[in-house]
Amino acid sequence: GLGLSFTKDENFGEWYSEVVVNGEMIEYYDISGCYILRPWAMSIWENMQTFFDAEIKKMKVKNCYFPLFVSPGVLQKEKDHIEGFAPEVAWVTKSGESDLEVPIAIRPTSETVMYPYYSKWIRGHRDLPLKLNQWCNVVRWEFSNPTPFIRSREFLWQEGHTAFATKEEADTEVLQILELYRHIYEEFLAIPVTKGRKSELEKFAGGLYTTSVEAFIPNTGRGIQGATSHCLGQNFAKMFEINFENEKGEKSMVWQNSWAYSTRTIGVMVMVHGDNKGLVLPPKVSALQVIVIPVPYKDADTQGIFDACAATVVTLSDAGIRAEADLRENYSPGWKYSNWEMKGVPLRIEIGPRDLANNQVRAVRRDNGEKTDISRVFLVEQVKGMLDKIQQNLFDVAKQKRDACIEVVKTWDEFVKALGQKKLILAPWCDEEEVEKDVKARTRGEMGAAKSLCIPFEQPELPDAWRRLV
Ligand SMILES: O=C1CCCN[C@@H]1CCCn1cnc2cc(F)c(F)cc2c1=O
Ligand SMILES: [Mg+2]
Repeated sequence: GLGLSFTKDENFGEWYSEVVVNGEMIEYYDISGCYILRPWAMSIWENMQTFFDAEIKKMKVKNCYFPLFVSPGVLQKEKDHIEGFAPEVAWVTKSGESDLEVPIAIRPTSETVMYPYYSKWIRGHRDLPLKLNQWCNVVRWEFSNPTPFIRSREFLWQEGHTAFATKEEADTEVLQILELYRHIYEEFLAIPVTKGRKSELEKFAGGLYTTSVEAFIPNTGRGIQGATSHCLGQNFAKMFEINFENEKGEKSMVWQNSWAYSTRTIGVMVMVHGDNKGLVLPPKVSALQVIVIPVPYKDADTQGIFDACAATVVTLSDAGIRAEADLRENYSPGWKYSNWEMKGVPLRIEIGPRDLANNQVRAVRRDNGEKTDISRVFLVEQVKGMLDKIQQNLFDVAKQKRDACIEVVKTWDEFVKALGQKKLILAPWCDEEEVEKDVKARTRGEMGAAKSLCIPFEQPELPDAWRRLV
């Protein structure tokens, strides 16, 4: 039948796989770790892209496109940057029947593809700042359990790569981009995130420091990295000799950033908002915000009802609301309700004989099931109001759930206990790599070792006692 065979709280993994397929976002593919993104998912990616692309263009970032293929010499330019990742790199070794002289790598990220050309293009300070971005796919041949959107061997992302004359400019941009990632998660996907700096162990090894927005999946009790914005310092400038002559004619290396978010955003949104009836889409990103469904009754003016549905779609669409009517004759209203609930359409509008007679429509919210009769006279403003309330409610519920899972701890015993309770832990932190490795080792268990997410920029007040201690 139409319903899901797994519930979110009892079989989260199976529920997730089923809901992305039944919601028509994903089709499984015959190569493990690869998935088909159907229009219902692609439209969400495009809605976010439209916002983000416009915002980076305001920051004078230009889009470009570099090749998918990386020559081996360049990819392995810097041992410590690549060694940990080597097993994930996919290689082309043949064309047709014949072996390639030299195997060619498929980009897992584009630093080594782009930076030799940054070195060539950047000569004087007038060539700075150089700010390029590309919307593309990347391939990482991961082996841990593949999950649609969250961990796939190929995914879509944007990767920004910028170069500045001064560290101050780079530091400023890192945080401007991080704010855009917060905006994507909190204002579009209705998901609360924490901005912070990655620990020395978790940061991008090739960089100077990494900032990130961290989300939380209540069902697994685990945090998840939402997006990253790195300051690379001058590390890659040194590696790839990206220098410029400053005003005084001195040769100096550029300061660089790189930043990305990916289709993982869609998976996080499904995991946080979905329920046992299927997807629940935030109105800001959903391809369809309102579905209008006729509820004919015997011979009571069926044509009038269909016409009212079509007219409702026109009125809403003219007001910029993404609305459609499901006028299919071979499906019952009940079947349609379940179908569009599975796809997570935020608002359903039903029009039956009574509604027609009273010049009203019945609106039903997908997030909390609330039903409201709306006079057609106030249709647009009432529907807009309901969509805004749905957007806000999705965020508020997700934030309340996440905050309920945050535990502030002061001792190791409290830490271990909270970990066992699948909590998001806020603890004092020394940020020494050895300590982090030790915490990982001591918490390795069936729950999976503790992993540091970030050092939040917003810190709670330290009690006076600690201040003295510190
Ligand atoms: O995270 C970003 C933002 C966009 C540009 N790249 C940075 C760092 C990516 C870190 N990273 C992440 N994963 C990788 C996987 C690989 F197979 C590989 F060869 C290299 C990498 C790798 O460098
Ligand atoms: Mg990885």
